[in-house]
Amino acid sequence: MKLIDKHAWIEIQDGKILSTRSKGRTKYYFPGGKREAGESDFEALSREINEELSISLIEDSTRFLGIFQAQADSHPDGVQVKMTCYTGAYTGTIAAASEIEEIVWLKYQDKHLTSPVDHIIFDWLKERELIR
Ligand SMILES: Nc1nc2c([nH]c(=O)n2[C@H]2C[C@H](O)[C@@H](COP(=O)(O)OP(=O)(O)OP(=O)(O)O)O2)c(=O)[nH]1
Repeated sequence: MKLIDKHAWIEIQDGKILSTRSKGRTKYYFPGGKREAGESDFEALSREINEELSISLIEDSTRFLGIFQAQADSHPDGVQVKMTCYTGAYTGTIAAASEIEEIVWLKYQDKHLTSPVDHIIFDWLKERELIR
C-alpha cells in the first residue's frame, strides 16, 4: 500500500476551520505538506504553512492534535494519506501564496467540500465541540 505522509495545520477561529484550495482543484484541503530530507516535524510544517499561507508558525505554541488516515484525494484507489495534525499560533497575516488559489473558513456542514481524510478530522473536531 502506498502511503503519503503529510503534516497539516489545523486552525480554528470562531468555530470554523481554515481550509485551502489549490489551483486546478475542486476540493478543499487542510494546509500542509510532505517532509523534505532532514527536516523536523516543526520545520516541515512551518515551511509548508509559510509557503501556502504566508505566515510564520510559533514553535513553542505548536501542539500535536492527532494522526488521521484515509484514501488520498485524486490518487488511485488504495493510496492512503496520513495526516499528522498540529495546532499553533502564528505571526503575520494569512494570505494565499504559491499553489493556493483560495482560503476559506469552513463549518461542519461544509464537510462534503473536502477530501476523505478531512471528513474524519471534521468528525473528530465536532465530537469535541471544537467546530460548529
Ligand atoms: N495537504 C493536504 N493534502 C491532502 C488532504 N487531503 C488529501 O487527500 N490530501 C492528499 C491530496 C494529494 O493528492 C495528496 C498527496 O499530496 P502531495 O503532497 O503528494 O500532493 P501534490 O501537491 O504533489 O499533489 P498530487 O498531484 O500528488 O495530488 O494528499 C488535505 O487535507 N491536505
